[in-house]
Amino acid sequence: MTTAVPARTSAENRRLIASLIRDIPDFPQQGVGFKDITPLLGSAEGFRATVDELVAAAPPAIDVVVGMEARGFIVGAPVAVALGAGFVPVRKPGKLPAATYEVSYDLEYGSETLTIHTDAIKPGSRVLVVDDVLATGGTLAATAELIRRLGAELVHVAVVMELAFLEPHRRLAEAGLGETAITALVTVEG
Ligand SMILES: O=P(O)(O)OC[C@H]1O[C@H](OP(=O)(O)OP(=O)(O)O)[C@H](O)[C@@H]1O
Ligand SMILES: Nc1ncnc2[nH]cnc12
Repeated sequence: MTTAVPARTSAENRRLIASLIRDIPDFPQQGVGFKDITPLLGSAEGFRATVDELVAAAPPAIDVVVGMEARGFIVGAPVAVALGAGFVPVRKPGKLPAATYEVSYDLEYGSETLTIHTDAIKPGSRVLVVDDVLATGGTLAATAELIRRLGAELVHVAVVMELAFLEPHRRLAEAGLGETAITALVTVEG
């Protein structure tokens, strides 16, 4: 006989998720408190809860999930499958084989360039962006610019963890993304 395991509530899922993300001081450089999601990914229950909560955050009729290299691939791809949407990778330079658009930006520990195939998303498509961490907002702002260049519509952003003390919303507002709907499963205030 199998015993039914009661489903966790969303609040319980989010507490589980928060408990499985660890803080690594001074990585990758002095002064940065790195939020390591590998224990979360390594937990069957935790990873399941993460995907369930990100999927629940999505508005209806998403055509495409965009995930940013590399951790955005891990959390974005299963969300795309669950939503019945396609998955489009935003990659670091020199990785995508066909014609690309590129945007450069600064992040908490350095600067980076992101690229997308120029034909990756049909104009007018409804896009959900999924990533693990929203920190300064630089990666998200660059990704939003790439989606805009393709003529697609960024309808929602879902991240596992927001580092509110880095004030990503201020940077996103400066980038014209103040009205963009964002769900963070876990928010770190300080
Ligand atoms: O809001 P921001 O300040 O831009 O930072 C958030 C980004 O930083 C991390 O990616 P990273 O560039 O370190 O790449 P990785 O996923 O390959 O580790 C993280 O996965 C986010 O994409
Ligand atoms: N503190 C941090 N931890 C994990 N990923 C990050 N991306 C940018 N800042 C980060």
